[in-house]
Amino acid sequence: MIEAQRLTKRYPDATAVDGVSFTIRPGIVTGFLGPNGAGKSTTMRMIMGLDRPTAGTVTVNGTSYARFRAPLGEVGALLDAKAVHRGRSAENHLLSLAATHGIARRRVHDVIEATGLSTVARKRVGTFSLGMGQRLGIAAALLGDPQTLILDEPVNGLDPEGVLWVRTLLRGLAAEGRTVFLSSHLMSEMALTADHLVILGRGRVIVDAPTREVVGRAQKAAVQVTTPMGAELERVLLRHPGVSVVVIDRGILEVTGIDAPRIAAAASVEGIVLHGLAPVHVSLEEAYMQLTADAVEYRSSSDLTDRVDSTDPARPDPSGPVSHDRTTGGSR
Ligand SMILES: Nc1ncnc2c1ncn2[C@@H]1O[C@H](COP(=O)(O)OP(=O)(O)OP(=O)(O)O)[C@@H](O)[C@H]1O
Repeated sequence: MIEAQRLTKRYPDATAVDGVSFTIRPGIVTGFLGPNGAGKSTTMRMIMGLDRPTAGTVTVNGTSYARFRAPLGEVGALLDAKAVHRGRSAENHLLSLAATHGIARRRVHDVIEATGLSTVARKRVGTFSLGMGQRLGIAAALLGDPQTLILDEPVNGLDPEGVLWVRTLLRGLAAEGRTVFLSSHLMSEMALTADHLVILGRGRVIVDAPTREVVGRAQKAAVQVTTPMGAELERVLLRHPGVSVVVIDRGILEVTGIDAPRIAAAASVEGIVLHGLAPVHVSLEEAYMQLTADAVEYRSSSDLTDRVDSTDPARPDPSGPVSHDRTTGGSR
């Protein structure tokens, strides 16, 4: 269990973490999200005793990290996979870490095998790809068989097989009752890996909730309809008050303000053929974008262009020739 209480880190020209409180529970995977600069790495560094809080406290299983006599056996961390002596072999790196804690050679070889590094264990770390470096960082985190794991972007640089491996590994560690806390900017992966999410924005907690709930709150209650008679169906549906129709593509409509059975009934009365009716699911990425819209500090220039251009009366319809949005009853 990791507990932060009013945790704060101020730098002379920035408050990186601003009164953050949370409890990261054992037995589940907790994802740590937030835009660039939100304060995730600083929080993780404070958990690991690498940064001193300006105010507040953070403990792992009730103890601050600095007080652990054998920290590798308490908390395994991957904070910066590049922070390894590049001239050493992976095996020697792990053996030297193990020696500081009296960890047996056997365990070093077990984690090398478990992380898929057996064939490169004797190679210099300096020759490692990004993905191999990540695997070595994960091997080091697992070395002391800790109850708590803290991983900053563990899938960064991994190929799809590696990403799946990390997901399976972390879910397995949580299922054993361990506390697993990880950050990532890969929303699709986070949606598959994390049971619970803590989302930071400008140094503050903006969401602390189960992943399912975070996505559920953002659901649109829309229905996607596939039909070869899109124009006819649109005309029929728009007769119902409060209905809005967005043409996503030729033959695909996104409809709000009326449920699937009523859409099917209306279509049947008019002899309109339907090929599909399905609820529209919001992805974690869409939910995250909505939740953090006000907390993004660094926005790409294409976003800026979009915002500037949308005020330009000469700008063509951004929905293009196919996609358009129609509403009845003034509900939007
Ligand atoms: N040593 C430092 N000195 C001054 N400011 C710092 C320092 N470390 C971090 N900051 C600032 O604190 C804020 C939070 O940074 P942090 O790296 O924790 O964010 P993050 O959420 O991990 O971002 P990213 O997703 O980009 O890794 C940023 O504004 C950053 O510039």
